Amino acid sequence: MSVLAESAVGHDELAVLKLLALEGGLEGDVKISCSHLAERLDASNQTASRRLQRLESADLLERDTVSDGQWVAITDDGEHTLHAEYEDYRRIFETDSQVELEGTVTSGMGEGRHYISLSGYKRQFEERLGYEPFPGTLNVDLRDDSVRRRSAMASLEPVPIDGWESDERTYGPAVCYPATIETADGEVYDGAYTIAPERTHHDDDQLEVIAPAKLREELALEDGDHVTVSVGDRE
Ligand SMILES: Cc1cc2nc3c(=O)[nH]c(=O)nc-3n(C[C@H](O)[C@H](O)[C@H](O)COP(=O)(O)O)c2cc1C
Ligand SMILES: Nc1ccn([C@@H]2O[C@H](COP(=O)(O)OP(=O)(O)O)[C@@H](O)[C@H]2O)c(=O)n1
Ligand SMILES: [Mg+2]
Repeated sequence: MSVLAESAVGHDELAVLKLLALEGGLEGDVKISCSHLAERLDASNQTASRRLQRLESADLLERDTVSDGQWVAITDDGEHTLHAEYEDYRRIFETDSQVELEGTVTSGMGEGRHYISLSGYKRQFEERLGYEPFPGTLNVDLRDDSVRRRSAMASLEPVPIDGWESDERTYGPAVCYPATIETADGEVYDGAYTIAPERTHHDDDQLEVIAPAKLREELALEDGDHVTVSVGDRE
């Protein structure tokens, strides 16, 4: 989501950042003058200059002032900020689309097997997903852009898995989304689900996938192999 709440940068500065990106500020240095910027913003030179300063202070922009203007370049943080806005708009306009996430297969902590096998969850998988999953979760280490894109999943319709309790302890809820896995060789597996347990030891850079079959065998996957996971309604 937006970083606006936690920095001194507001919507006015963000509008400037967007303008600079439209002028090529993501590809490298662009030369601008404050008067040109002021005109585009319909604001005074001082206002334009102040917004640039704030963007620079927040490390969203790098500047090099020369006699007839300045060279500016949007930093990685600046790009992330714009990208967060882009993801918000994606969620607004692409309500029923698929979300494509890319990453590499990785080994986890060997706990997925235990949780997937518990009867309190297994019952729900059979009822709500229509099958008993292979005991385990295939863990996918998401690329940075996919970690960000993951937030777009919020606009999709999840299959909820409820929390439950045994005599000894409580187990947390989880959400599942239908998913298709494609390998680098173009092998496709349809009928999987992503599963996001509310209580997990992983950060959101790790995506867990369940399926009736052992995906490592079905798709000949090993750690480090690239996969694309298309999340959302099946077409
Ligand atoms: C359906 C499901 C429910 C889970 N519920 C809990 C839970 O209640 N408490 C907890 O600490 N971890 C829970 N986990 C998370 C696991 O401990 C672990 O973080 C995650 O599944 C990754 O395991 P892996 O690295 O072995 O693949 C759950 C996992 C799954 C798949
Ligand atoms: N549908 C599935 C689920 C898990 N798996 C694999 O089965 C093994 C057991 O899953 P797990 O979640 O307990 O293990 P890790 O993900 O922690 O390595 C792992 O090697 C998973 O990658 C699979 O190939 N297909
Ligand atoms: Mg796992």
